[in-house]
Formats: sequence, structure tokens, C-alpha cells
Amino acid sequence: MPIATPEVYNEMLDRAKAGKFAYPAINVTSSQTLTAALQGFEEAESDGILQVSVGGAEYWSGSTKKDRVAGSLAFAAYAREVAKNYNVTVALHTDHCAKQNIDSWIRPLMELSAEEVKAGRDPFFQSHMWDGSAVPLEENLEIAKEMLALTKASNTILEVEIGVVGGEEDGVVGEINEKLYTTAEDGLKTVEALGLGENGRYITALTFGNVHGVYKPGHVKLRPEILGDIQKEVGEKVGKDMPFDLVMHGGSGSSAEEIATAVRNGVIKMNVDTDTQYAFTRPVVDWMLKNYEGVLKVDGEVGNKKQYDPRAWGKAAEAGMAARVVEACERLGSAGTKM
Ligand SMILES: O=C(CO)COP(=O)(O)O
Ligand SMILES: O=C[C@H](O)COP(=O)(O)O
Ligand SMILES: [Zn+2]
Ligand SMILES: [Zn+2]
Repeated sequence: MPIATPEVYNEMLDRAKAGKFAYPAINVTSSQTLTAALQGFEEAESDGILQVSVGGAEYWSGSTKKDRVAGSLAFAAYAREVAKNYNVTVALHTDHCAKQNIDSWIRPLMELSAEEVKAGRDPFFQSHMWDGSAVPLEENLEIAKEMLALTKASNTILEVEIGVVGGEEDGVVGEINEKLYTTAEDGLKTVEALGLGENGRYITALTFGNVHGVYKPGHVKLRPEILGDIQKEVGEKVGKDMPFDLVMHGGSGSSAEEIATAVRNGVIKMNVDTDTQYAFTRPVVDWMLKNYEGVLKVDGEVGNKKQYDPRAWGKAAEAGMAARVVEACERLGSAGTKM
């Protein structure tokens, strides 16, 4: 299917909210991981979201080039071509954009998309995240207002982060503390600043102990029930039932029950990276260990071209990651819901 148009993306998000399911948003850093995500969505009969981080975008441009705008456009162009052959609809998103990356990353992307829209074409991406978690809430929301005007002009949707996602982000490891849990007061300030859609559509990462990466049991305490409390409290104040379209970060390592509670409370997008990274790499490890003598030129031998051809182990890697994407679709309830 073609990449979701802005209209189709809006419809996807509305269907998820009404149907109480969420889309996996899979971080991809290469054509192989992108293929794996598409394969997983198709197998699960689920639509979905493909996203790039700033580091991922740089990698897409060539690991020695690190051109984040070129890499983002390359990802989008590649996805646009290959997605046509998969029987599901996907939307394209840029993940966490910290303040210092706005001018070198999402602002130019949104400006380029706005030109496309003016010329009667679709934007390059369907949504962009502004991550203001490193600045005070007032500044986060001031910048969010400006970003919302830009996403509106480029016919895209904004994602904001209210509260803090813990763990590693852009190579920086944050602390685990009370900032990882958004309050209803901060939720209300968000609606007061950004409105309820009249200024442009936005989706919100309210945090409930989410952490990037996977840790040993006991390290992370997810409290997805607070999302329901915030929806209720803010909803009563602004006169709208379930006012937030929510995003869950740090999907890896979360239990089926935690995910189900989050989805019940309005999560419609869940980001998964670490678990799909591992699912991609694990079969490669297996392949290399089992085919040791073929992938290496041992003792003066010539190895086995059929075993060291990157397509051979690449296909196994993609199948492993696709299976993890299917699992995400099942846990989020998006399996079998494709348009
Ligand atoms: O939130 C994420 C990307 O924004 C992904 O987090 P995980 O790596 O923990 O799945
Ligand atoms: O920010 C969270 C994602 O897992 C992206 O990670 P990354 O910055 O290593 O690409
Ligand atoms: Zn953040
Ligand atoms: Zn995240």
C-alpha cells in the first residue's frame, strides 16, 4: 500500500482510539530493519508506524556522512517505494527531537514538507516529535506551540513529551526519579497551551515510569494506570472524554498487562526499539556460530559464499525482527485491524 496520506494517518489514529488498540512505532536504521518491520506488520495484518531517531537518520545517510536531513529523506523515499508491495498502510515519523536538534533536523524537514504540500503533494513524513523533556515545562510548551504551527503548515501531526522518559536517549542516560511520572497538572497545562486540536493535531507522550532500553526485573516501575487518572482529571476540566491521544515510549521489556492497561487508557502509539534490535541481531549470532566454518576462511579454506552473503544471514535477521513486530501488534491489539 502507499504510505499513509495525512488524511489516512488521521483516520488510522482515530480508529485506534475508538477501537482501543495502538500501533507499534518501530525504530528503523537501515533498509533491512525497515523491511523487517514491514514484513511483521503484513504478517500481523496490522497497519503501523516506522520512525527514525536523530542517530538513526544520520546512519541512514551513511555512517561516515551523518547528514540527518539527507538520511531522513532517504528513509522516507525508500519506505515510499518498498511499502507499495506490502498489504498494510504505514506512516512515517521522526522520533525524539531535543531542543538543540530542532534547527538542524525537524525544522528543515517540516519546511521541505510544507513546500510539498503547497505544490499539492504529500509531506515527506506524517508526524514529528518535539521532545522538550530536558527543558522546564513552560519552555517545552512555548516551543511546542511553535512546532504545532509548523506541523499544521506541513499537514503533519506533532508528538510532544510531557514528563521525562528515562534510560538512554540520544546517547545520554537519565536518572530514574519522580520526573518519570507526569502529573494531571502538567497534562492540563498542555491542553491549555496547545488546545484540543483546533490549533493542529498533536499526540502526547505522558510518562508513567517509561524507560528506554531493557533492564533486569525490578529496575523499572511502570504505572500505566496514572494515564487513566490524568485523562479523567483533565477531561473533566476541559469537558472532553479521554482528551489525550497518547504515546507510550520504551515499549521494549514491558509486560502484556502493562501494555494492555496503557492502551485501555488511551495509548494509540507505542515505540519499540531495543527488543526489535535484539530480535534482528539474535538470529545473526546463531547463524555465525552455526556456520562458523562457512562465514570464516578457516585454516586456509575459502569459506562458503552462500553463508557469508549478507542476504543469507540478513534474511534470518529480518525474520527474527518481523516476529517481534508481530508480537508487538498482538499485544497492542492492532493485529488483524489493517484498513
Ligand atoms: O521509546 C522508544 C523510542 O522512542 C523505544 O524504547 P525501547 O528501546 O525501550 O523500546
Ligand atoms: O530514543 C530512543 C530510541 O530508542 C532511539 O535510540 P537511538 O538514539 O539509539 O537511535
Ligand atoms: Zn525525552
Ligand atoms: Zn522514546
